[in-house]
Order: sequence, then C-alpha cells, then structure tokens
Amino acid sequence: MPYEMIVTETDGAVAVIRLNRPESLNALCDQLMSELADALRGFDSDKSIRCIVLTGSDRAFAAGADIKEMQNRSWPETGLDDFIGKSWEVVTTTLKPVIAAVSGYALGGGCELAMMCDIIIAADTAKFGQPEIAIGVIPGAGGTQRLTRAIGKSKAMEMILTGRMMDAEEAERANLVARVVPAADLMPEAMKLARRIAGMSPVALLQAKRSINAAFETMLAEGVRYERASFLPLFGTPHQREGMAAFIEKRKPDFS
Ligand SMILES: CCCCCCCCCCCCC[C@H](O)CC(=O)SCCNC(=O)CCNC(=O)[C@H](O)C(C)(C)COP(=O)(O)OP(=O)(O)OC[C@H]1O[C@@H](n2cnc3c(N)ncnc32)[C@H](O)[C@@H]1OP(=O)(O)O
Repeated sequence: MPYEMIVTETDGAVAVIRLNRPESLNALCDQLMSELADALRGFDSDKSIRCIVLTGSDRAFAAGADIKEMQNRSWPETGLDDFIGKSWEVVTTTLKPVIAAVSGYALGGGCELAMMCDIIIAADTAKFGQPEIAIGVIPGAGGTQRLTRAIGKSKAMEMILTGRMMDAEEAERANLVARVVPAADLMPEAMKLARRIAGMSPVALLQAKRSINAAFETMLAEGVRYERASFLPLFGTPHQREGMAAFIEKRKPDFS
C-alpha cells in the first residue's frame, strides 16, 4: 500500500513510522490513521522486525484528530462505523513493542496515540495535552482512561477539564513519559532504545508487554495470575534455555 501521509523505513530489526502531514501539524485524519494501521499490521507480521518507533516532526508529533474533517460529522451518519476501533486501536493490538518518540505538540488524539504506545520518549520541546474540551468535545481515543491511569485522577482531571498543556519536564515528573532528552537527541535515543529491545527474545518481549498492559486492564490478583500464565510457558522455549545458558557460561545470549 503506497502511503501519502506517513513515511516508513527499517533499520535492521527496528521499523520507523513517521507521521507526515506537516502542513497541519500531523492532524490525524481518517486516511492517515488507515495508513498507520496498515503499516503497523505489516511490521507486526514481519518476522525481521522486533521493535517499532512512531514519531512525527520537530514541531508536532500530532496536534490531534483532524478538526476540519470532524467538524460537520454527526453520530447518526457515522455511528455505525467503528472507525476508532478499526484504525486508532491498531496501535494497542500491535504485539511488538512500540516506542513513541515525541517532539513538539502531542495534543488530543496525538497525546492519546502516544499513550497507546508502550514507551514514550519525549524531546525537551514536547507539549502534551487533551484540549478537546475547548472545542466542545472530550477525548475520544482513550485519553480519559489512559491519562488518568498514567498520571492520576487530579492532574488528569485538571488537564482534561481545562485543556491545558503540560511541558516535557512536567510530563516526566507525572510519569507520562519514560524520559526527556534534548530535541536533537530524540531519534538517536529512541533508536538506541529500540535496538536494545530488538536484541531481546521476541517471545519474552511479547509476554512481558502483554503482562504489563494487563496491569492497566485488571485487578491486582487477576493481573498476577495473567503474569504467571505468561511467565511459566517461557520455560522450555529455546530462548529461555539460551538466555540462562549464556548467563551461566558468561557469554552474550543469541536470541536470533
Ligand atoms: C460520530 C462522529 C465521530 C467523529 C470522529 C470520528 C473519527 C475520528 C476519531 C477521533 C478519535 C480521537 C478523538 C480525539 O480525542 C479528539 C481530538 O483530538 S480533537 C483535536 C484536539 N487538538 C486540538 O484541539 C489542537 C488544535 N490545534 C491547536 O490548538 C494549534 O494548532 C496548536 C497546536 C496550539 C499550534 O498553534 P499554531 O502554532 O498557531 O499553529 P496553527 O494553529 O496555525 O496550526 C498550523 C496549521 O495546522 C492546522 N491544525 C492544527 N491542529 C489541527 C487539528 N487538530 N486538526 C486540523 N488542523 C489542525 C491549523 O489549522 C493550521 O492549518 P491552516 O489553518 O494554516 O491551514
């Protein structure tokens, strides 16, 4: 599928998807989200890819869903089409680790898209927010749920009820992002992290990602049961044997 609104490339076992609508600060229109979903499905089924980096431009990761596209839509016409589920949610069903490398604006659907990813690395220029209230709506792609779980009720409520932005430093203090780096270092740092993750056992990465995400979705006892059900099947796999043998033999493991 030729893409008009995203650019994709691979670097060894790492795939990079760059949102590419600079004229509208990467506003997330239906076509862009369909292209993103297609690219994610493709890399998720490509055995040579073990980690995915999603990024935007220096000025904007994404300034939200496309207001101009949404302006005149109404539920009676579009309510039967689960567009959010069929395209936006593909990020959350991607089995491989997805790193969001955020520079500039990540607002509304842009912040929600970043939060659907597994790890957010922020440039010191990043600005996060859910300003939907200012245009008469609320977050519609998980923002009220993921932001609250990530930063706590009071700060999430303040952000969503006022629509204010938070800068990268505040986002790091609030645990919305894993780390803040100088803007010039964003992609080098994101790629370094992605390569490190890509060197690990794919089956262990899958079980770890699923178990951590289960912590968002369930009560503690159920989450621990889910983790145990993910942990025990790893024993007897070639990568568990190789990983533990390599430690004992004092050598690097080969998870290829
Ligand atoms: C039943 C009906 C269903 C309908 C929807 C279903 C399908 C979609 C699924 C959506 C699920 C997610 C929902 C999400 O939670 C909702 C949103 O994301 S709403 C949008 C939230 N974002 C914003 O409100 C931010 C808007 N942008 C700004 O505030 C400013 O642009 C800025 C980021 C502060 C930057 O300001 P400036 O530096 O001054 O730059 P400009 O404002 O001049 O912008 C430059 C250029 O980009 C255009 N643009 C910016 N943001 C958007 C956007 N979100 N949508 C469309 N276009 C955008 C801006 O218009 C300028 O373009 P120009 O006017 O020059 O052509």
